[in-house]
Amino acid sequence: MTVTVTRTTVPEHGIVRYASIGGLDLEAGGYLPEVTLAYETWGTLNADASNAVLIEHALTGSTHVTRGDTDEPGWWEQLAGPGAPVDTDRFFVVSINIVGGCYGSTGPSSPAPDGAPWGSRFPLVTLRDSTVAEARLADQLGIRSWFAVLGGSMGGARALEWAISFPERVQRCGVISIGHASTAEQIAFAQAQTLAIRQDANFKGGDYYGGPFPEDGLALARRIAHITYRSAAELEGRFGREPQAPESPLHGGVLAARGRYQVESYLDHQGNKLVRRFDANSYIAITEALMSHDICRGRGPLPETLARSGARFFVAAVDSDRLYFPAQSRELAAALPGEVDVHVIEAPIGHDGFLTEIGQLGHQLRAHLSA
Ligand SMILES: CC(=O)SCCNC(=O)CCNC(=O)[C@H](O)C(C)(C)COP(=O)(O)OP(=O)(O)OC[C@H]1O[C@@H](n2cnc3c(N)ncnc32)[C@H](O)[C@@H]1OP(=O)(O)O
Ligand SMILES: N[C@@H](CCO)C(=O)O
Repeated sequence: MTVTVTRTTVPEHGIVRYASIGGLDLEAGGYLPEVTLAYETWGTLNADASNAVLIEHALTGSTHVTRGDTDEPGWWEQLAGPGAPVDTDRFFVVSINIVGGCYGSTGPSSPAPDGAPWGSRFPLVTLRDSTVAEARLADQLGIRSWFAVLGGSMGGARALEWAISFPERVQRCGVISIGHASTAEQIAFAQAQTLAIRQDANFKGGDYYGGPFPEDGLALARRIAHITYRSAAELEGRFGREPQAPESPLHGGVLAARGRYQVESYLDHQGNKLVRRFDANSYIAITEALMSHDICRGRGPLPETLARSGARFFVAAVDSDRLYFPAQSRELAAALPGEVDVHVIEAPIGHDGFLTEIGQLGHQLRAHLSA
């Protein structure tokens, strides 16, 4: 059966590459045959393959870290590029779309062996599984050991998992805006998001491809998430109690459409923006992968688990982050062997500061990569 798969949002800037890495036995017991990984590269791998840097994207990011040969800006545009802190004149930079995603790697909207989209049949893929898949791609690229693996938020969790799963393959590890495991509160916020999608009438248990898309559920999930990505102070300073003119939140009611506050309009916009670029099943798959983040699972106490890695660690946190508290980064740093500082990004924005405060982060990261 041939099915037109909708809502794959593979970037169209033309430099994404695809690698078949074979079948993947999954930690939770499932199996994915014929996994494809989408990836981008910048710079040149040197003769002894000693200059490779892996940048891992966060929850809704893609492989497109920086523009390179295209006009399309990336999500860490000022952090990676020629002369940037992750200098593509010096490093061969790689970014890989996570398994389960919708930016080119095998995910729920990809065809299963029967030709129909995986949909509800897509198995649980943990961050650890993704790391195993990425190691196979590294083998194909001829990269035995990364000079550095780094990322923020879920990207930081992926980087940390790399350093522990493959200690001999990671020389430096940048763990930004994330702790060593998803906490109860982070899992709780995540569950509210996945339920918002599952309870959309269009979700159909995950088998909605070819029919109406569960837009309302995905947009609601993004609203919940986005509140956690920003600080109370940022929302207050930006929107306060202002109405979204010409609407008035004090008119209307339960039956008549009520006007919105500016912050409501802003969250509506953020929700709708994600609906245009992300698959709902992928959102669930990746969110649940992030829930699984726990480098100690099956390995032992935190210090012993971290001691598996001989990497030099770079740990950073945004001071106003109310989702991944700086205290969780400090706990990670304190459990690492040796003296590891937590680089604090000072910004009122909240968690998203790891994407927006590139000046501070870049300055600190450049020093780490040069040492
Ligand atoms: C192909 C791809 O897209 S790849 C994936 C790209 N994305 C990623 O990698 C994920 C990481 N990036 C992000 O999460 C975000 O881009 C961030 C955090 C870096 C920045 O977030 P932004 O939404 O751009 O920032 P900000 O909070 O300032 O919001 C600005 C938007 O809110 C809108 N807005 C502001 N006030 C209001 C309001 N009162 N009512 C409605 N909309 C509003 C602005 O018009 C603007 O809209 P636009 O983004 O459509 O231009
Ligand atoms: N805004 C980011 C934050 C996730 O940590 C994203 O959408 O990926």
